[in-house]
Amino acid sequence: MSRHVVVMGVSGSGKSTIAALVAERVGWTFADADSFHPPANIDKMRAGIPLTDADRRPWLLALAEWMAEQGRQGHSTVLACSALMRSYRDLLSGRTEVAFIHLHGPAELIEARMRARDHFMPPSLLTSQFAILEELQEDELGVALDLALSPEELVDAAVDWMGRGPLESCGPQD
Ligand SMILES: Nc1ncnc2c1ncn2[C@@H]1O[C@H](COP(=O)(O)OP(=O)(O)OP(=O)(O)O)[C@@H](O)[C@H]1O
Ligand SMILES: O=C(O)[C@H](O)[C@@H](O)[C@H](O)[C@H](O)CO
Repeated sequence: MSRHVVVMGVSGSGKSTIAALVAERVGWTFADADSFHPPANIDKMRAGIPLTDADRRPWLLALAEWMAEQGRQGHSTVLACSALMRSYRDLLSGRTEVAFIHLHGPAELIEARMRARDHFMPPSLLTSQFAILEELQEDELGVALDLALSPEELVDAAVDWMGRGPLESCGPQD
């Protein structure tokens, strides 16, 4: 059976970095949700304008369909996607079961990392990301990890969590 993990968090929290490393470690298919945004969404963010629910909805539905389609082909996936609100996560898990790994940490550290990289997402949008962020709730399948850890430590912790409980026996596809 295929399994699906979303590495979530605000912009600059390390989703793309950690999700790609986790996917490589377990041999699952990786995607970055940024590459599913229509150009209008990217233009908006580049201009420093936060996306709205209406901007995000078709994007989230396309991501849910991508995971379901990968699953139908027998592939497990690791997706880097902000998934900031509970309602967004519910859309993502509407087609297939999804587990969430939240990269969690202070705005100051994230902002410093954002300033040090070259990316369309301006650090000025970080406040709007934190404003709508909803932590994982008790009835959601997920875990929060401290993004201050090194990438290696985060990948170890993520894979360790994935190997326990509902995602056990994660590993390369047969
Ligand atoms: N654990 C870490 N320790 C130190 N630096 C990190 C860590 N994780 C990511 N970084 C660095 O922080 C920056 C932000 O990481 P990354 O681009 O992966 O975040 P993101 O959440 O995918 O951002 P966005 O959603 O805006 O695309 C990058 O320059 C990356 O190299
Ligand atoms: O929901 C959102 O506002 C978006 O997903 C953003 O978080 C960006 O796509 C990403 O974080 C920037 O690269």
